[in-house]
Amino acid sequence: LQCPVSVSCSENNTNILELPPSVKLPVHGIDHRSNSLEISDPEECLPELFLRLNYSSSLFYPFKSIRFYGTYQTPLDVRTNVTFFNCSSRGKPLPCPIHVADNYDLVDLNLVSCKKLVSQLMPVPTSMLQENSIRLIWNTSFQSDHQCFVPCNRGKRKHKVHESIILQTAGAALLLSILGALYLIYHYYRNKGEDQQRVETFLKNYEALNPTRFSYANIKRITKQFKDKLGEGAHGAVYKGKLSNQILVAVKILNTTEGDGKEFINEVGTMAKIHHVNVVRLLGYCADGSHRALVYHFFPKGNLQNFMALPSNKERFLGWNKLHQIALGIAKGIEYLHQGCDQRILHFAINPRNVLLDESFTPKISDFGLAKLCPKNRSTVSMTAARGTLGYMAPEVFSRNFGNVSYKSDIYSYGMLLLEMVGGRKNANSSEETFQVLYPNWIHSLLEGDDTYIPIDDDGDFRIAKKLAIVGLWCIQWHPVHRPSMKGVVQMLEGGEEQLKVPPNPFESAAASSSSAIIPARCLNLELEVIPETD
Ligand SMILES: Nc1ncnc2c1ncn2[C@@H]1O[C@H](COP(=O)(O)OP(=O)(O)OP(=O)(O)O)[C@@H](O)[C@H]1O
Repeated sequence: LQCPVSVSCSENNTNILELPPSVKLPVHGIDHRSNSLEISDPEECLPELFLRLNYSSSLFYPFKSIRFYGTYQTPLDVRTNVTFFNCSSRGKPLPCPIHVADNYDLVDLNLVSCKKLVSQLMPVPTSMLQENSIRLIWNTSFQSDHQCFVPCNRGKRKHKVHESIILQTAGAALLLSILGALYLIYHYYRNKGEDQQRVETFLKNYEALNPTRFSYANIKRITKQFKDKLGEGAHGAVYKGKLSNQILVAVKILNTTEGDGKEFINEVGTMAKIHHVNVVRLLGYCADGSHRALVYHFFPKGNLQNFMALPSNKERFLGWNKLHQIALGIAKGIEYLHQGCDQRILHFAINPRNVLLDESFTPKISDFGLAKLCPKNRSTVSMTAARGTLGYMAPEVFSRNFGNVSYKSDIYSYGMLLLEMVGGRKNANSSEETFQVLYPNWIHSLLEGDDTYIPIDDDGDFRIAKKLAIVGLWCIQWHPVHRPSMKGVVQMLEGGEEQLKVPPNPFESAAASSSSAIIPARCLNLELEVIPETD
């Protein structure tokens, strides 16, 4: 919409009504209720301004009427002939040299010495022009266009308020967005950093969990040219070594002359899968030409065999509580091998020499050269040759006539180990061949109170010894199905001994008939049918 008039804001925050061609009049208030605004001339010479107006009917659009003296209102299209006079020639300076007069005023003596300028049809009566203040009323139909009359101060202020609100809101929004973006960036990089850290930790752990392959030159360097020999087993010598200042290792150099490397593959393949507090960790291996070696953590206390002693042996006897803890640890390690991995791991060489002890006497099952992996859903395994340690070997491993070989064969070996822990084999003066039969027999007498060989004074200690003995006897039952699982063993060891029942003595008849028999007479009968194992 084209407005010939416009209201704008001056620099000093005053509404200015601009009339064509360039008459600017200060507005003294816009009243939207009466649709009017008041104009006046700061120079107090309104007639001069009207003189400058190039008056036409559309000049005041959208104003429809004009009001003066507060009440007197006249439409703008009703025009009066107004004569303009310049009275400056009267000698003294006047605040407003332009005077107006209508036909009636022309006789006004005040105009006698004034110069007539022009006569014009004007919408504003002379009396009003002389008032210096008029109120213009705009057409109500123009309501929708009254943006032409946005009050300056309020408008501007409102505008300014709006603007400042918008600016503030925009600023706040911008600030928030920046902060949000910074937060997101920070989070992104932090998460990325954490992810990176996680990945690195994982890789580190993964590397640590997986055995490292060493060259033979490295093995020589680690063991300082095989300087410190820890001992010698059936498959090779073990040397002490150092991976770093913190990590001491035991390096087992396997005899390369024997076997086809199966034990090596077996041990590395099995150990790489195993991570349990009661099983030794394989840190690395060496397969360099014909050289084969296995690298383990070094355990300063050596193996459990060193501590198989009677309570009277103050130097080596560990105390019943510790022995109980060791027995429980070994049981948990075997339970893990039997149940904790994707495949069942049967050790087949559980004996005190294959249980190493760390500085706090935590037992670690070692030596997996004879171990066998088998699917969990298969309860028995095929075995072409007897494997294990004499004295700890289950009867079915020795001869299939006693049943099928299964994880229960490890239970048997563990049972023998428990009985040995109770009695201290070395002190029982029995040879490897006889102790398998004599020991359980002797333990039975001990439990029945017929034997005073082991001096156990303390009631609590006796209870532990009795518990270990009863659990051991259950584990060495002839019939594999009568032996408990390792889970059952752990439960028995953790429970009270009063609930434990002493099992029948499997060697009773054998021990009575021959003190030097390795296998009880009834078991020597090769005609015995194979006992299929069910659990
Ligand atoms: N990680 C180890 N830390 C400390 N000593 C160890 C470690 N591994 C083995 N030994 C010691 O080295 C010696 C030889 O151990 P190795 O396992 O080769 O043979 P063994 O178990 O005694 O006999 P076998 O090979 O017939 O089972 C043992 O005295 C054993 O205690």
